[in-house]
Amino acid sequence: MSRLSRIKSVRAYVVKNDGTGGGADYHDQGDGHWIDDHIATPMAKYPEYRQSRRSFGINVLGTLVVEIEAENGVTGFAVTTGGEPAAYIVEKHLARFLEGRDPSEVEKIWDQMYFSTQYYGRKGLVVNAISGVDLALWDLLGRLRQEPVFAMLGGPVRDELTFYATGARPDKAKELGFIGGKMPLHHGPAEGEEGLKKNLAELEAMRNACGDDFWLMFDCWMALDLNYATKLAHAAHKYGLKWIEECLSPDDYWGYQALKKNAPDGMLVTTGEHEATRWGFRMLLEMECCDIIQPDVGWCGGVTELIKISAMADAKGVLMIPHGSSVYSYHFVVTRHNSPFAEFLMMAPGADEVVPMFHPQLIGEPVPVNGRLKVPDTPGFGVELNRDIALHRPYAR
Ligand SMILES: C[C@H](O)[C@H](O)[C@@H](O)[C@@H](O)C(=O)O
Ligand SMILES: [Mg+2]
Repeated sequence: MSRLSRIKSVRAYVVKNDGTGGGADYHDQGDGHWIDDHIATPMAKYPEYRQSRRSFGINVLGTLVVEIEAENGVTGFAVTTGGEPAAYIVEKHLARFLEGRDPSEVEKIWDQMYFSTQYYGRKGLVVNAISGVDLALWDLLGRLRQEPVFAMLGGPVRDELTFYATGARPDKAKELGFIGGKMPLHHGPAEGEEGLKKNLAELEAMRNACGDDFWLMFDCWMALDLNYATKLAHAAHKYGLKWIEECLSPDDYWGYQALKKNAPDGMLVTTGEHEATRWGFRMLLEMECCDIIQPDVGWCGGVTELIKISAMADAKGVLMIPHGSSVYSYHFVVTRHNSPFAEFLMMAPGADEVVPMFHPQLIGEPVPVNGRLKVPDTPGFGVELNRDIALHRPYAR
């Protein structure tokens, strides 16, 4: 039993939707933002939901803020996607496995959070809530031990992180020093050959703008079927597409297994941001669904689960490049050999300048400069919660 101060209380907040948008539910943006401009999705087969992902509710959950206070007053926190329903799960169900406990018992606490909610959880919202609690717990541990999270994960294996950028302007990403640009796919199968030609025209234009060596990728956000994805991959090959991401439904392991076989030699197939736990990623790995897994540490189960997921991938020689999740992934990536680069999500409306990903929620959130970042050596995840934002605790106990 460690000598650390015990956990006194767990609190779950949401950020009142004051129109500023953004934060951990980063799809919650205003009109005119690239991230909500006619991006292909599984809902795009319905014309009324094709222009805006907000129209079908991509931002319906909002941000979840979890705070964990120790008896000595030291408080850790984290943000993720989950909003009020996740806050309910944290306060009404998960908190009982932390309050009064030793904060160093991350394994036992995770096990109890997961198996006590397995009958209604396992993936999605519930594992987002578990992830938020786990991240806040690792932040608290770092503050109590006065260590950055990366030091508790085995220490850095490289001096700095290098990033590719996700956004509608890979040409700007190249100017800003990133190693590559991941473009949102704008047209799905419902837009037929016309849409496919538009997708390829966008890729050709960016290849011409970025030159031959800059990484270009398509992010397909679960929007395609196997046939369309195969056609797109082969047609995009002549423009040097480095990887094709999340083409199919996260549950279609069989489709991904086929796509990885169908894809042209030299093109990578990636997925995983909407997958959860070691069991979900074991399926992706053992069925050989992809070349890179992309768990989101705020959605897959947190740091405690990502340790297991990453080790499985490492053993199979598969890269683990987390879905963009700011400091929560940076502290992990810097410690893993099979995570040689990281994702940075361009949250400026025009995808043309570097702004903090979870702005305005985190104070001190570091951003890449010239596509690189040295992870700050400060306790926990090294950021503070911006208490000027409109926080609300809907299920206060
Ligand atoms: C750009 C994509 O449509 C998503 O918005 C993005 O968040 C995610 O898929 C990513 O890989 O960053
Ligand atoms: Mg993606």
